Amino acid sequence: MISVRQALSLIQKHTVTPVATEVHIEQALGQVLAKDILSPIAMPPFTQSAMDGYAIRLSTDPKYKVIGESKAGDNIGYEIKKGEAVRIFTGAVIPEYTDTVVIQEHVEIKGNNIFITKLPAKGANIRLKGEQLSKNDLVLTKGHKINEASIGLLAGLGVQKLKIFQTPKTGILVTGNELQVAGTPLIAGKIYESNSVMLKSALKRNGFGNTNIYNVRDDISYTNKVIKKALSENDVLLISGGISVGKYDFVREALLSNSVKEVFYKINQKPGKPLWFGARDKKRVFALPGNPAASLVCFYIYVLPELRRQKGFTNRDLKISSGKLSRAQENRSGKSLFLKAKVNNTSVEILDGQSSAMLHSFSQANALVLIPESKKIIEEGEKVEYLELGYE
Ligand SMILES: Nc1nc2c(c(=O)[nH]1)N[C@H]1C(S)=C(S)[C@@H](COP(=O)(O)OP(=O)(O)OC[C@H]3O[C@@H](n4cnc5c(N)ncnc54)[C@H](O)[C@@H]3O)O[C@H]1N2
Ligand code: MOO
Repeated sequence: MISVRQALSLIQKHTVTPVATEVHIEQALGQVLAKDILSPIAMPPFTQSAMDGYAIRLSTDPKYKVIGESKAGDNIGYEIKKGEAVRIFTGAVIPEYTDTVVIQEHVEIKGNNIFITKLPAKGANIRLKGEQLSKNDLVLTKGHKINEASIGLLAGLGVQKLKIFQTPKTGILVTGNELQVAGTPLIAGKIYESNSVMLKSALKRNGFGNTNIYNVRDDISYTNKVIKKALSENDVLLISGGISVGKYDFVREALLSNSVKEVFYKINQKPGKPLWFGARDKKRVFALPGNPAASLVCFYIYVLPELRRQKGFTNRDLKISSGKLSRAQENRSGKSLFLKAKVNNTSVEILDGQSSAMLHSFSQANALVLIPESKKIIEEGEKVEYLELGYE
C-alpha cells in the first residue's frame, strides 16, 4: 500500500495541463486568468472632478467668475482664464487650465461670482487621467482568481472577453444494488443513496458545477457500459463504491476493461483506504470508497486538489492550520488518519463517530485533523495539523 504522500505525488505526476478558453466577463467569476491583461485605455480616461463644486485655476484671490458648467458626460471645451471658474460635478471633465476643484460647501455665491471661504490645496479634488492605470499597464496577471472587483475593473476598462482556464467536466457514477432514491419509504435491505448529491454539492461549492450523475447496479457488463459512456462525457470521473474486494465490487475490473490505466490502488490511510486512481489519455478517474465519510475525505484530499490544478489554481489544497488537541488521541493502526474535528480558536476537538460510514460527525466538523501513520499517540495539548473544511 502506498502512503498519502506517494498518492498525492502520483496524482500530480499524472495531472492534465490546464486548457485556456475565452469567456465573457459575466462568466468569469471564480475562474483563473489564463493570460495577462493589459489596459486598453487609461483609467481614468480623462482628468475629472472627484467632487461637486467649482473648477478653478488656484490663486490667492478668493473671488472667481463662473463662466459655465461641466456635468458628468459633458465634453465642453472651456479654456479658463485667471479668476474664472466652471461649475463642475463629480466625474465631469476638468476644463483646460484649471488645476483645482473647490467643493461647493466652501464657497459663497454672489450673482455670477463665487467667493472661496476655505482655500483648497492646489490639485485638490481632481482625479488625474491615468492615475490608476496608464494605457498598456498590466491590469491582472495570469493565475489571478477573478472576483467581482476584477470584473468591475475590467468592465470599467471596456474589456468584455478574457482568457480563463477551462473547468474540467465532472461526472459522478454511483454503484450499488442497495441504493434507493429518496422519495419513497425505505425498502428492507436498502439504504437511501447519498453520495451522488453529497459529492455533487462538494463540487458545486468549489466551483465545479453541472456534474453528470450516473447510476449502476452491481453488474459487470452494465457497469462496463456506463463507465464507457461516462468516460466519453467527462474529463474527471468520480465513482462511488464497488472498489473494495467484495464479490460484487466490479468497478476496478470495469475500469481496466475500459482501458483506464491503474496509477494506484489503496492508500495506507483511514478512512478511504481503497481509493483507486487511473488515467486514460486526458481523462482521470477516482474510484472512491462507497462509505460516505471515506468518499468525502478522499474528495477533499485527492480529488479537489487535482480538479483545482486542472483549473489553473496555484493554491490547490484546503488551507492547513495547526492547533492543540483538547483530548489525547491514539493511532494504533499504523495508517495516516483523517479525523473529523471541531476547531474553536486554536483548540482542536476530535469528534465522536469517526467511522467511515458516519456523516453526522462530518456535518458538525469544520476541520480534518491529519495524524501521520508513524504517530502512535498524540497527547492532550500537543500540536496537530488540520485542514480547514471551509464550512461556516
Ligand atoms: N474484506 C474486506 N472488506 C472491506 C475492505 C477490505 O480491505 N477488506 N475495505 C473496507 C473499506 S476500508 C471500505 S472504505 C469499503 C469500501 O467499499 P466499496 O468502495 O467497495 O464500497 P461499497 O461496498 O459499494 O459500499 C461501502 C458502504 O458504503 C455504502 N454506500 C455505497 N454507496 C453509497 C451511496 N451512493 N450512498 C450512500 N451509501 C453508500 C454501502 O451501502 C456500504 O455500506 O470496503 C470495506 N470492506
Ligand atoms: O477506508 Mo474505509 O474508508 O476505512 O472504511
